[in-house]
Amino acid sequence: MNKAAKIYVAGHRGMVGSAIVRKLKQEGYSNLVYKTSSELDLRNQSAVNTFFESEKPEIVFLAAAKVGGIVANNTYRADFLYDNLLIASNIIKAAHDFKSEKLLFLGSSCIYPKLAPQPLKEEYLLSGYLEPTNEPYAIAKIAGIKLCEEYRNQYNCNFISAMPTNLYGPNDNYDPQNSHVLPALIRKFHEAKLNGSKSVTLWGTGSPKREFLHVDDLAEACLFLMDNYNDSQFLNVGVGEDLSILELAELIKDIVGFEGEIVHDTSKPDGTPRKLMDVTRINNLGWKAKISLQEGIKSVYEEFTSKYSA
Ligand SMILES: NC(=O)C1=CN([C@@H]2O[C@H](COP(=O)(O)OP(=O)(O)OC[C@H]3O[C@@H](n4cnc5c(N)ncnc54)[C@H](OP(=O)(O)O)[C@@H]3O)[C@@H](O)[C@H]2O)C=CC1
Ligand SMILES: C[C@H]1O[C@H](OP(=O)(O)OP(=O)(O)OC[C@H]2O[C@@H](n3cnc4c(=O)[nH]c(N)nc43)[C@H](O)[C@@H]2O)[C@@H](O)[C@@H](O)C1=O
Repeated sequence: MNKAAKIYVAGHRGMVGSAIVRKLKQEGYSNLVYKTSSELDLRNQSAVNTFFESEKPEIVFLAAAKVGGIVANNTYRADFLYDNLLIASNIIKAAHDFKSEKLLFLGSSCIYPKLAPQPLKEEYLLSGYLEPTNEPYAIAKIAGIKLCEEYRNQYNCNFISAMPTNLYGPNDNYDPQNSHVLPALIRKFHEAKLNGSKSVTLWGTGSPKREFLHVDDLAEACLFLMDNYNDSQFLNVGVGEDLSILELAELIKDIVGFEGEIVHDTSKPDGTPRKLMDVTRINNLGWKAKISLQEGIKSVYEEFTSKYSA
């Protein structure tokens, strides 16, 4: 990327978008444009077109989406499908119509079949049934990948896609119902410690395995791909190591310093049994995650406590 390029970060207030903005600023990019969802509703094609027509961004990071954990995905099923289809379609189409030079679309590891072999290789896309709890979101993300591929095939657009594993970091969502597991557990253990509770309840059995990538590592990967990757094949972005939800809970319990026990609420869904990313392709290109899970959780826990009010 040229340091003077006009760069649009869609979703700049979110966890991923804000990490991309931090990284761009650190690297000396200053011609950045962004809008909040109340200033520009990305589900509205004509508003998106007006924005692209006036700003003409050369580079687009597409990090806006309706996002949430397993229960949010399973509850707001229509919104996760509709909003994410429209956001991806409107921005990708406008980037073509108003001649952006390059666009990076962000999907998610939930695009893979529920029972795909592990680790998940990029070629396993569309080789089996999806996990039901997040099928609507996954279908919208698969549509985004295909839009990037087909705008490249038909119109020669330089649109690329990256599939991050489960993420965590600054500006995460700590809502007790709608968040992902890692921020949810930080909050649960912290509140249990403050309240002197005897136990913390994990959703599901604790046996599903997940991989966690710090969002600053993801932001570095996004800039790396913008600079170095121009291919229609989407790429996995992860660490290539996972742990069970119970192991994650034990780790967070230790970092927070909670001394009670962990109990299970098996009325809540487990979701996909495992979704370990095969990161061979992106590692071979020259990018690798750097932040360990232990140090990453310690730093987000510090951020969480500095802002926490009951
Ligand atoms: N979090 C995770 O674990 C993972 C995330 N991803 C992907 O990374 C991307 C970013 O996720 P993340 O940062 O966690 O999500 P966040 O919820 O933190 O941020 C999403 C952003 O999207 C914007 N947005 C949502 N709806 C609209 C809309 N209708 N119009 C305009 N803007 C909108 C919001 O803007 P505003 O704040 O202005 O309302 C918000 O800042 C998504 O594509 C997601 O699928 C992929 C894998 C894992
Ligand atoms: C990133 C990814 O995120 C979503 O998929 P997910 O990985 O299944 O999401 P999750 O982080 O919410 O849960 C992971 C595991 O953890 C268990 N779990 C225990 N206790 C809590 C708990 O307190 N909260 C939550 N949320 N989960 C808990 C939970 O039961 C599950 O077994 C997708 O819908 C989709 O959005 C997507 O792409």
